[in-house]
Amino acid sequence: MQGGSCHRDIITIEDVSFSYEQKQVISGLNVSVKERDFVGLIGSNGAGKTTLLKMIVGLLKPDQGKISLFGEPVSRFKHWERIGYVPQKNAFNPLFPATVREVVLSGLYGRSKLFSRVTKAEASKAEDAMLAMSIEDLADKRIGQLSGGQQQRVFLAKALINNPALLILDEPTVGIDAETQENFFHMIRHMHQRHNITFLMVSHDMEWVRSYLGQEPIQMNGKLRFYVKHSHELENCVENDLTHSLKDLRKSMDRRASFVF
Ligand SMILES: Nc1ncnc2c1ncn2[C@@H]1O[C@H](COP(=O)(O)OP(=O)(O)OP(=O)(O)O)[C@@H](O)[C@H]1O
Repeated sequence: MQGGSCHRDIITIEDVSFSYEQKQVISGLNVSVKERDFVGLIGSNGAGKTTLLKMIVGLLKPDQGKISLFGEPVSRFKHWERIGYVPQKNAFNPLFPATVREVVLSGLYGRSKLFSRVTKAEASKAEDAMLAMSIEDLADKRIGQLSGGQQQRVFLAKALINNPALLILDEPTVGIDAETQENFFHMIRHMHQRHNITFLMVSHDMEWVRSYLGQEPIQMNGKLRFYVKHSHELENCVENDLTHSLKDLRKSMDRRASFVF
């Protein structure tokens, strides 16, 4: 959403409209998200936030207009491993049979492909992602038996397993207690500033959005409001000390977040 020639377009939304049957939800939306932006998407219930995210990740098709990811139209985009998507929280049946490790591993594969055998390299990626989210001790637990905050970290680990360049989060802190929320926000702020990740996050937490992304939205469309922060000065295109590896995420976070979270 900001200028600067060295910052690639990560998401480009051009004149996009969407309706469910007769009901128009999004109309004539134009937004661009640049590399290393943190975009907070705010809007009242039913404003179309989830609908927009679903169009961005190719689960819904706009009636009109065009959405591109990394410069490629969504319909032709193939590098889904570059995108981590955490959908709105679902209540888990406590009897759901998958373990934490299996849920995290499923982030390695496309939308439909199921895995049968896990290679060493894949297992090691899952371990790194679980370590990064401090859930390695939960690896063999059933996902349905975890608390809401723990489940949320599992879904983040799943979204992070491919070391994505873009993380899309749909109300990630709903149903999580205040302390866990605070630690979660601390962690994603760290990831934004140190790990070269672009964020698009739907949130109802106005206080956090305003404190990190600024008081005023950079763009509005209908009931949707976009708050944006870039992680560094636009003219400073090269930062050599960014941590890129998932393995380093937990190490590089300060003590507060790694121990309380
Ligand atoms: N599958 C569907 N069929 C028909 N209408 C739908 C469908 N999904 C969503 N809607 C409607 O479209 C509108 C936008 O829904 P959406 O879920 O995108 O809103 P939202 O901004 O994410 O809301 P919330 O904050 O409640 O999650 C709502 O009025 C919703 O009822």
